[in-house]
Amino acid sequence: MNTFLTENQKDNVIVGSDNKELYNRCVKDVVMASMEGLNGTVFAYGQTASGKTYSMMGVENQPGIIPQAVDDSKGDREFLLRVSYMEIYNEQIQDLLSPETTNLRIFEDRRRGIYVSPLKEEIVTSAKQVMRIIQKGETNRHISTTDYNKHSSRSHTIFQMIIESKSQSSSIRSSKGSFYSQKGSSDSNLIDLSGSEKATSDADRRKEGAFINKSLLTLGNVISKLTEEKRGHIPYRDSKLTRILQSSLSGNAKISVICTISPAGINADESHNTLNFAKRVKKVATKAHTNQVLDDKALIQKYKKEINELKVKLQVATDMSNMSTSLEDGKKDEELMLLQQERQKVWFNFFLNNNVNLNIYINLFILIIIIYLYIYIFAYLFYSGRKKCMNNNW
Ligand SMILES: Nc1ncnc2c1ncn2[C@@H]1O[C@H](COP(=O)(O)OP(=O)(O)OP(=O)(O)O)[C@@H](O)[C@H]1O
Repeated sequence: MNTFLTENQKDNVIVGSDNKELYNRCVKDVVMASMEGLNGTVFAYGQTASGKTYSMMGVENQPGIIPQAVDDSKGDREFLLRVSYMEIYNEQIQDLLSPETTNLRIFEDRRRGIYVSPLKEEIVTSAKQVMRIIQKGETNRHISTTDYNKHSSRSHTIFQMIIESKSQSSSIRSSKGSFYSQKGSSDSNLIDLSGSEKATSDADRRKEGAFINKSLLTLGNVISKLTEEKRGHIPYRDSKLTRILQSSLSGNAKISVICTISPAGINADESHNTLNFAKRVKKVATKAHTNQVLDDKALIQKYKKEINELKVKLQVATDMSNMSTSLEDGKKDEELMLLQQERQKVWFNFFLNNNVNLNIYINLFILIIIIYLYIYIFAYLFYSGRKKCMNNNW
């Protein structure tokens, strides 16, 4: 049984639902928004054997949400659809399309947001192709027989669709006036959560159950915190599931939660818990915003325009600097002349104004000449006297 909880609770409860109706009433809007560049997340929550996998995957005559979502990727836009398929088993992420890949980790950056890497992505063009990919992935999935379900999913699976779309008629005017063709890029997460049974007879299943409970408990805590008026710390990092869903849960996505319950009386407690979860989840408000990117041609145009603008700016800056250099050169010549004049003035003033110093120099000069004359006279007298003596002896 699928329980839909959107605006009108009465309208959204369907017993023994057919998947077409489920898709149209709860998921189509999210998928359509993804085509316009909004992120979308759809997850199925509920106890084991209540129909989560049935709702997400479907069966041959009742295709589930995933094949219908891929099939619905039509409209007045061109699309490039890439898909990946992973599971979180015992808090380990595994690539269902490439089981040999190990050490998958969660990364976060400004451009891509939160993402798992290395993760194989396949480009798809049709729902049939997607189904083949999913079937391939399913063979690698952790499924076991439990007390409640012969084919119980023991892991959370995340089917990711990265949709890059281009409006065929698009050409929008940018804020600066030029025209760019517009491209939307969005991530859609279609999640089949594993159910959690309270008791099971098998030890391995109990261990899995503990991990499943932990991540579902964290999901519940995160959702509770998100509904609180004063949001404190939100424990997204307490489980791989909530970490991967962080950007969706924190607001940037359209979310649809499908709660599945069993009609059996013995499951009344679990059904009650699931309905409580649905009630809480309904209070979470999200504000998805369009992720717009410009296509390659538009980007090249944009960069060319920016380069031209920069060239003009550079030219203007160079001209300005040349002008100021020539101005500075003229100024420098002028300053040099003034400096030289100033120096001349200084020397002139030195001789004119420092009279005391000039007198000293003149006196010193006269003194040197007098000394020189004395020496000359003394030498003359000395030699002439000596000559006379020699003549007398002779
Ligand atoms: N709406 C439905 N109509 C017909 N059959 C259904 C419906 N929902 C579930 N089933 C059947 O019930 C069984 C259990 O469903 P399913 O495997 O989808 O449960 P689940 O919630 O994914 O369980 P788990 O958490 O253990 O994986 C399946 O055989 C499925 O075909």
